[in-house]
Amino acid sequence: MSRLWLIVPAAGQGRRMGADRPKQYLELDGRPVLAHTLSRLYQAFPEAGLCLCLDDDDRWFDPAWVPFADWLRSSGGIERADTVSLALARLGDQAGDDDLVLVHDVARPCVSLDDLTRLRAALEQEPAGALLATPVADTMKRADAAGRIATTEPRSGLWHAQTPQGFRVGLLRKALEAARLRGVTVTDEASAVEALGLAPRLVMGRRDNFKITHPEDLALAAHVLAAQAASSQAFGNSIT
Ligand SMILES: Nc1ccn([C@@H]2O[C@H](COP(=O)(O)OP(=O)(O)OP(=O)(O)O)[C@@H](O)[C@H]2O)c(=O)n1
Ligand SMILES: C[C@](O)(CO)[C@H](O)COP(=O)(O)O
Repeated sequence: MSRLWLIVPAAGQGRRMGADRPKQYLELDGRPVLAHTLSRLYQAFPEAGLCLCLDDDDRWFDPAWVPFADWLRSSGGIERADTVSLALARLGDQAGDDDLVLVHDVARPCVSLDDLTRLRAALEQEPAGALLATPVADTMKRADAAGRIATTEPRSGLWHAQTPQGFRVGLLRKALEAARLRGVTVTDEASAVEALGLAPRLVMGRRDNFKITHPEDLALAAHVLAAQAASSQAFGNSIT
């Protein structure tokens, strides 16, 4: 039976957030963002093995925030894709080609249990992998160099890619290595797999699984967590 692995890239610097520390260590409802994200993953997949990717110079991390029994730490790379490649290398032979791996940004603490469960179920059926995503809701403009509208892009068929993004370990290794050899920087795992000519499955996710990126996103995440907790208590559903 194939095993489930979780890779959580948490080696970013949070430059767009502009805080006094990387955004994964900013406080959200009394705990760091990183602790929330790992809790959500653990609630959905307590049996999984975790590879947590941290900058070698990280001075904020506390292992008490990791609820998983089976976990290891790996280093950060220059780009996010390098970080994920280092994690796959760190897992080594423990992770077989047919094992499943979900890669989830540490900066997405609001991911719901329901989305995580549905994604894993979809992944079991999808040789090309699967990722949470939401259809684009706004009209899309392409800017020119002067900050004016160059064109309005048709939004039909456009989706926002979220995480987790899940694949068989062997496929993700092959895809990221191929991207590296081509010298292409991919901003998500699915792009690397697409470049092999495969078509990962888009799994409709909740829009509140956003990536904390800019300063105003932290307050938004706090509101989302509170609303999810209230809805969970009121309706007995599995948001948190
Ligand atoms: N070299 C990198 C770059 C990013 N990440 C992680 O990838 C996720 C998504 O990246 P992003 O939102 O861009 O985070 P930062 O790189 O921290 O932010 P910024 O780009 O604003 O500096 C985050 O969980 C981040 O910690 C990583 O592990 N290694
Ligand atoms: C992986 C990702 O979160 C999917 O939307 C996104 O591509 C990360 O992008 P960033 O450039 O690291 O912010």
